[in-house]
Amino acid sequence: MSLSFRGYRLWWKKYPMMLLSSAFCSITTALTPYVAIYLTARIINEIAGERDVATLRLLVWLSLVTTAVLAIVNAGLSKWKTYERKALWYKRDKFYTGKLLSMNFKDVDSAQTNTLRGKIQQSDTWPAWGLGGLLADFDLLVESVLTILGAIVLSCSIFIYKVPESAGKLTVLNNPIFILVLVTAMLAVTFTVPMLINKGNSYWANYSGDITMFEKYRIFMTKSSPERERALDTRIYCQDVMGKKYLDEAMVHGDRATTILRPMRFFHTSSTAVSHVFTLLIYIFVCLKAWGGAYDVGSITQYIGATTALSGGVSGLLRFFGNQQNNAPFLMNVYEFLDIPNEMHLGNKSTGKKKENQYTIEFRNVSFKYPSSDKYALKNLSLKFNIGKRLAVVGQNGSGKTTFIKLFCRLYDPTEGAIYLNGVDIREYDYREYMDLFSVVFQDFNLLSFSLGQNVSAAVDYDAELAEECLVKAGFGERLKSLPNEMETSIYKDFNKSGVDISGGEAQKIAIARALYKDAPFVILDEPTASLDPIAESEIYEKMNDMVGDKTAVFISHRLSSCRFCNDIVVFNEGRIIQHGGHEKLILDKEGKYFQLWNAQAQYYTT
Ligand SMILES: Nc1ncnc2c1ncn2[C@@H]1O[C@H](COP(=O)(O)OP(=O)(O)OP(=O)(O)O)[C@@H](O)[C@H]1O
Repeated sequence: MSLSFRGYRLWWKKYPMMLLSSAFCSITTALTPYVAIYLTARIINEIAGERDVATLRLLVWLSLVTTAVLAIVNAGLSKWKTYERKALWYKRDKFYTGKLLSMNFKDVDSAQTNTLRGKIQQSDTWPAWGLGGLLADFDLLVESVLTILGAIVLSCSIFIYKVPESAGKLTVLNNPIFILVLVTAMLAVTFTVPMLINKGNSYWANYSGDITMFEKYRIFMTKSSPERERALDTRIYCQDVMGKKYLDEAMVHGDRATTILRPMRFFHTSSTAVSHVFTLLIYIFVCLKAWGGAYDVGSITQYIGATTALSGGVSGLLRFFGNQQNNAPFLMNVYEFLDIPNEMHLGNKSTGKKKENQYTIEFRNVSFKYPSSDKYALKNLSLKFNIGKRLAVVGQNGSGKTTFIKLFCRLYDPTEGAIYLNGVDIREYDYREYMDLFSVVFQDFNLLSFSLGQNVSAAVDYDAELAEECLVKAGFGERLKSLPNEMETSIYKDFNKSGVDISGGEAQKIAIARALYKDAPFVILDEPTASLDPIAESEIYEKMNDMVGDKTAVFISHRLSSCRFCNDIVVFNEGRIIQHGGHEKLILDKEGKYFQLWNAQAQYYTT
């Protein structure tokens, strides 16, 4: 229950109107039948008794008007509830996306977080457990409690009114044993049905920790296959066959579920039969008491209606508690995810000097292991450089170049050692402000299916002149002129028929323009020209000084020729810096890694 309360508090904090509208709607849904039951009983009593026309007319009008008003109010409230619950999946996902965006990058990147997200997604999309499941249960709770209260008010007098002595043998109905039998029968029926339903549902709860069955199917069939960039791979390598394998696996689980639930269904059906027998007993008891003269004939409707509703209400309440029990493992997954700490956001110092552009960066004995790995990706790294420099980072695959950038941008914190900005450990700076110092083009950058201008500025409203200037600098000027709506042209066609498809190299130029538009003091380009043709590449490098201006630029590149314009080159090998200096100096060391890398490329260009 405490897990559920926490979930309700989350919903309440973010969407209070959603719970309020649900509560009001459930109140009218639960109480409306009782108004009809009560007034119908009064009308029948009047017909069977005094038959006063004025009273009858009043009762009939009252019945019609209250029923109509309640129906209209209920319709209005349920419309409100529907409105508040619109795009529910999106509202629910905001709990997760909000957390993901504020989380330390290392946790976003970790396998454990990914597994948790998979589990949450599976429970959310399929049997509607987790946070989403709480909402349906909320309706059940309010309706059940009110149904029980209403039923108690309308039915308690059934045992109070006694059959008069004049009724002869029927006075036996006054014996408390009848009360006992009826209450026992009612409790038996009331408990059996929800118990069986909960038992059936608990089958699914066993799978709260298992993401493998539907999740794999989902990844292949629903997540990957609609993505355009994967469509080619899917076709050429027939990846849908792999997806089908997991679908079949999921179906086997589905069949198992059906088999296991079969006996449950038998019990469900049996319990329905039992509950009908119980209703029959109530009918006999209530009618006989009325026949004996304990109350008027109209009260039969009232008692029967109320006791049947009471049973339904108690059963609903028990189902609610059972659901909370079954939902607990799913909610635990959700909270484990939401409770991942954000310790990267603890610093509060201002980076301050952005306008003055005065920065010195120093890596002091930095070592780093990825959380999921025992191996050092970087080992005892020391490096110092000032603003305005051009630093090239080279090395073989897996030597730690990208990791170095990730630490520099504080996507990860060092395992040992520290990084200093102007002599202050970067962990002491306000995280957001520190991030503002960087423009990065990663190898796996992403563009969005929005307008070109919005992509360059990463904003809805943008400075078109500046965006154009950056695109021209990044070598996209000619292509820009050929676009139907220039800066307003949509990239890709997802949202716009007149959108344009762009090549990998063009996308890379837009990504470089985006980095320039941000106007951050550090520009970091990880393989910035990997997709560019040789002419575009050489143009970019020729213009590099002009493009970067007085900013600090860090380039990671496997094309060693591109490093020549950098004042500083560091050579990485197995997580360490093994050489450091200018091109002219490094190339002289014939035994060095730099010479080896340079020659490996240069040999094919020389005769
Ligand atoms: N998220 C991660 N989790 C665990 N290990 C990782 C992760 N990312 C990289 N590594 C490991 O860290 C080491 C350095 O990787 P890194 O990506 O920094 O190399 P790189 O020099 O940029 O390589 P490339 O030239 O191929 O881009 C490699 O051994 C790699 O397997």
